[in-house]
Amino acid sequence: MIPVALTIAGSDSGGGAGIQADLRTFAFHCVHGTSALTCVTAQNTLGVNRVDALSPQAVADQITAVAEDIGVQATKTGMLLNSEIIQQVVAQVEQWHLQPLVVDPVMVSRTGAQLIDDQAITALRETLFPHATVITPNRYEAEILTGLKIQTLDQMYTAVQQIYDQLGVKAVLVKGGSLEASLRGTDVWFDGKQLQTLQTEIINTSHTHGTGCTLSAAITANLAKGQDLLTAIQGAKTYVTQALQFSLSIGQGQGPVGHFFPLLSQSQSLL
Ligand SMILES: Nc1ncnc2c1ncn2[C@@H]1O[C@H](COP(=O)(O)OP(=O)(O)OP(=O)(O)O)[C@@H](O)[C@H]1O
Ligand SMILES: Cc1ncc(COP(=O)(O)O)c(N)n1
Repeated sequence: MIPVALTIAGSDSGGGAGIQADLRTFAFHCVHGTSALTCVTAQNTLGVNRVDALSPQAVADQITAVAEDIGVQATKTGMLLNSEIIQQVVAQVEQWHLQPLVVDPVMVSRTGAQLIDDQAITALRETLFPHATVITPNRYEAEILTGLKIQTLDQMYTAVQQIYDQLGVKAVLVKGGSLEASLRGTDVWFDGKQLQTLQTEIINTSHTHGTGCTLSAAITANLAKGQDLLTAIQGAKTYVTQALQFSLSIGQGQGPVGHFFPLLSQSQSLL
């Protein structure tokens, strides 16, 4: 039977991040992708122009529809927008035992724009994080969660341990994509026992929109297939690096990664 993964996240009209990135990533990993939409963004490679929330009940009903009929092997959350939606998501996670659960605590985009309100940040910390198998903050999100400034590898080590110690999560991956050039591609992982640096080749591109969504979706797909967490993360990092190598130069700003890179390289070589 094909594994099934669920993403609970927002829509990116530009097709680079959010639900669109998640479903493409699930498909690449031969996992059937299901979704519960939380909000619709009017967004392109230059930024987010508008956000419309779905009602919390609409989010809950989408999750119920998927869980009661199809069943889910692994779930991820992305942009949850507000505390009312988060409250419903937590209730659904509990009701349907949505485990393993990858929480990408989408708060600030890589460009530095805040994507959810302050109440929602508190709700994430206090109610959703305790259910997470792993949380995957980027540098800015780790700064919000710790109150620390993060610029160096040592500061990433401090942050990942502080998040683990203070927020009651099972495992944390702090991502380095928005650090200075020599640290892009370097993430730091802690699960209370092992502190690990996960490093891949640094890809020199400005088209990085959606890397965080893609990474957490790939981790979720690998977990849906039954991999252990660290193997799932390592495989997901390799996928993101490959997708970055074929990132798309579209729009006037930051283009998305090439989720379907084997097809891209094939079509390019046919030209
Ligand atoms: N230039 C790069 N080369 C290699 N890996 C990268 C590069 N940029 C980001 N990554 C990797 O991509 C993954 C996502 O990290 P990043 O810090 O970009 O997340 P994010 O800010 O949440 O992403 P986004 O908000 O753009 O969706 C991490 O594993 C990171 O190491
Ligand atoms: C709907 C949605 N979800 C997540 C992100 C974060 O991704 P990024 O930091 O690349 O903008 C986003 N921009 N939009």
